[in-house]
Amino acid sequence: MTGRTPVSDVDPFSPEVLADPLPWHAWLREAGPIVFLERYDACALGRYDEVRATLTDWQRFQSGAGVGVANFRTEPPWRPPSLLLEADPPHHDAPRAVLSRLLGPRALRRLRQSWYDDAEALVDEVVRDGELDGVTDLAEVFPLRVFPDAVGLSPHGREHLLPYGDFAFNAFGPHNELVQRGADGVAEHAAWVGDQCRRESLAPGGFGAQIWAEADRGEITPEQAPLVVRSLLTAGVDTTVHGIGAVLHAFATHPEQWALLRERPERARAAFDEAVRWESPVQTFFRTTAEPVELGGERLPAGTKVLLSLASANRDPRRWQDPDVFDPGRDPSGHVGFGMGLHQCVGQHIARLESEALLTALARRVTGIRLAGRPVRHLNNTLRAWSSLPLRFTTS
Ligand code: HEM
Ligand SMILES: C=Cc1ccc(C(=O)O)cc1
Repeated sequence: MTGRTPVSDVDPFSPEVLADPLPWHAWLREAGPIVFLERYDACALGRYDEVRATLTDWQRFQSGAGVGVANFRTEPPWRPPSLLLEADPPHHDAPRAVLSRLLGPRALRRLRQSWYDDAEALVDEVVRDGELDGVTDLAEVFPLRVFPDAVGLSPHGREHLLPYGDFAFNAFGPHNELVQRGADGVAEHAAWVGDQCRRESLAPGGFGAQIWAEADRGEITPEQAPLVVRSLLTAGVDTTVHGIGAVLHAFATHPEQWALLRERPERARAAFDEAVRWESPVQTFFRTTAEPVELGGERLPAGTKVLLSLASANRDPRRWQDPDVFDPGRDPSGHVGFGMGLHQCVGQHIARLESEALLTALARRVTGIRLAGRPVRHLNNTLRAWSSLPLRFTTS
């Protein structure tokens, strides 16, 4: 590092910063385009332009060395690397093409009505005048009711999905207390997830069986098929649970916005994206420089780990007007809550459909939504999440 680059001894994965990352993000954006994190021998980017430029430059900022703190070139990953998230072209290409096809518009048309019906049924079950917990009664319930069925998973053992994903997202961070605490149970969760990725475990017609059919057609190899299924199970549950938690918390703290949504329920989709920008359920990912790179006036040697704060970029006043305001009326396009570029979230439309179905069902019945108590954070090295969201609903 030259003398110019600010150095920070902050630990972005400390309980204090994970509980309230906003001051760290504000400091990071103001400190400069790039900051050296001495604790992790890594650089950190907090401004929108630099984060977006790095996300869209997969050649010089690679994913194949892992997208967490750990460098897979020097230390073994906790599980075989993802064929999408932790891969670069050309290896990334075929698995990505398969999921892009399977999770695309045709799947959404097939799933839409049944997910809308399931959302209506869940809201009928749980929504009364009075209080409920937005996390345990809604955000955790709906995705776990619709997504495992869409993948074709066994009805038994689905309780392994959330803790497996929680560990996977913790494992992108340092080997801290969050990882150590999860390490005891992960073998059992991983065993169930691994078993569910086998062809024989997957119900006909689901995303999992469709992935295996792509292998039968030679689009990917039979060895790759279970890992592509594993990507869905790792990325497709905790993210949407906390994305829905984020949008429910956003509306509960902005009751006037709920009234506007009820007037125009077609705005549910944009409101979800605004909540993903505002909260960034996935806060950070890393890249590794593939060659010496100039960034923010700094010359980074090959093999440098670069932390991209998606959450900080999503609230950068250089890019967003009133970034700290939750405004479902704004145009949130361009936010990096789903990433950007080659690795941009391949399941984002599935997530949007889950949230849109639930919000539309709620908007039909719930005239008012407010906090009914103090929400409780669920700490994770990568995810921004609630473990409890006490809500008070009034119904029509
Ligand atoms: C609110 C919900 C979600 C959020 C915030 C989210 C966020 C992200 C982000 C930030 C990335 C980029 C990672 C990178 O650049 O290194 C990503 C990639 C990915 N997401 Fe999502 N995601 C969500 C839901 C889903 C769902 C529902 C699925 C599956 C159905 C999914 C599957 C994936 C996969 C497989 C990748 C890797 C894509 C690639 O590397 O080419 N995600 N997601
Ligand atoms: C956005 C997170 C994410 C986590 C895991 C995977 C994967 O296992 O492929 C993909 C995306």
